[in-house]
Amino acid sequence: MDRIRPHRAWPLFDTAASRAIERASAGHLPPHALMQRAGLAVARLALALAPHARTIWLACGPGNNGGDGFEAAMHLRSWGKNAIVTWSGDEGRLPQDARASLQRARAADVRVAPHPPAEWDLAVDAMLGLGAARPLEATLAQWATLMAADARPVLAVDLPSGLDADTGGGHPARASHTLALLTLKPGLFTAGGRDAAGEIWFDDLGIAEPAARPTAWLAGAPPEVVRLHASHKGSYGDVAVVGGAAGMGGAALLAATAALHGGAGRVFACLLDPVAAGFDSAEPALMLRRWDSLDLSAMAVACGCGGGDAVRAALPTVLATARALVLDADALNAIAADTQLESLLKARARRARPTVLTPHPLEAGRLLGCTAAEVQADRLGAGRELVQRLGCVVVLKGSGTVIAGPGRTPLLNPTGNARLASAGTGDVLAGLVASHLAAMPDGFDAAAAAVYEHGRLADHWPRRQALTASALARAVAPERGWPAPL
Ligand SMILES: NC(=O)C1=CN([C@@H]2O[C@H](COP(=O)(O)OP(=O)(O)OC[C@H]3O[C@@H](n4cnc5c(N)ncnc54)[C@H](O)[C@@H]3O)[C@@H](O)[C@H]2O)[C@@H](O)CC1
Ligand SMILES: [K+]
Repeated sequence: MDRIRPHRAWPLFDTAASRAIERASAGHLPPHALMQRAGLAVARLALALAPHARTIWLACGPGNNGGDGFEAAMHLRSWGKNAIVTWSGDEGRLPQDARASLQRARAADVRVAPHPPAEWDLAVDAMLGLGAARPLEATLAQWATLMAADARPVLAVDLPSGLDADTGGGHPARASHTLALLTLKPGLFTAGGRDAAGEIWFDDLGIAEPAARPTAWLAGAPPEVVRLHASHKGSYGDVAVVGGAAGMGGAALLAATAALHGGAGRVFACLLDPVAAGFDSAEPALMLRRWDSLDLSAMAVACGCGGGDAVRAALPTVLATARALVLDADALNAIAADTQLESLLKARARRARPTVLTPHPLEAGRLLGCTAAEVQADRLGAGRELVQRLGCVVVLKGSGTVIAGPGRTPLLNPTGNARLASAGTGDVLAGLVASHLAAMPDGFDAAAAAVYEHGRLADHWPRRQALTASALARAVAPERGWPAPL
């Protein structure tokens, strides 16, 4: 059993893949073995989480998730705990594995109580897992409400009940801990999944080599960068930030600052405000230039970043010439509204010029012609769809940022938290992606490294210190990524 922490990469399997793995694995094992292993794993984690618990309430549902609960109750009882099972199901309609577990539990003297206990030290949510098909109703909904109203820990079996395993959608029960069984599901790590699941644990039930391809990966930490002594600023590439229309110069300067701190050799801030100052006293290493005075074909360009409507005029040239490109905010909105710009964007893929889009769900919706809610309902699907339509690497921001790219299995980023929900942090990310792109040929790897680092900084941010975009931009350091080619 492993606790999932954000440094190691893990394969993620959606419902169809998880079911295929379950079928293939069960074929090689004695009957009901997987559920028995699942129940033992749940009982062990319950004991580890609440070693002094006297009463453990196990709320069991009508399918095999409930079966895991029956198995766990049997072990907890045999270890001296007051294991109280409540069950909402129909014995005649129980799947075979769960029925066998119910019979084993009864034989071990586990009784099904008519009501939840008045008090408990730990609750186990074994109501619904992969088979959740609609919002929790009636008894299950009441139990979920009771658990949520209590401050004591809730251990969800496989998934918080009601969570969509593939998308992180649905109206899930809340858990403080979730033990994923056999496979880790993508829905645990994106959209509503992270808030519903709490701390995530994983037990592979002894199936170390799953018989299916991962649907996605939970990203691991990029390697630490070792800068060669005999390197120079030319080794780390040039970044140009094009943005900062009148009144929004800060956005472009934030991106440029992040690119500089992220390790780019030289950074040019190209403000679109015609009366912008020619010098940034807070960051004198930034060079303020006009975008049309630079040779963008040798640079990684971050475009958008407070560019407002003014960015439209620059986009045809930027799209046609930038060696590598990050498109954010206003640049994405301009492309969504202009088919000619969209054609220029698609042409970049044919010329093998790395391009990374960094939309939030609303911007992604504009590009796809749908609402932000529709994007959120299937974030991995939306990421894949954008890649297919535009041929770019896509960073779909939000809880569990999706990184998708042509020919690559998508990643879900494990770092970051709601402290990043403040103005300008997206500009910092765009600049950071550009700094990685300046030194690294692969847009997908550059985006993944930058997103991981951006979130990691927020995860380690001092508690009593405000996380502002300007402080974040300066906290960036060129620690992780891939070594620059010399
Ligand atoms: N069969 C096996 O060998 C294994 C099964 N496992 C467990 O089995 C789970 C999957 O089992 P199932 O496919 O039976 O699915 P579930 O246990 O999630 O439940 C499906 C049942 O719940 C009903 N249902 C769906 N939504 C409902 C709602 N909102 N309110 C009330 N009832 C609802 C369905 O009609 C169906 O009867 C996994 O998540 C995992 O916990 C694990 O033990 C691994 C091994
Ligand atoms: K559950």
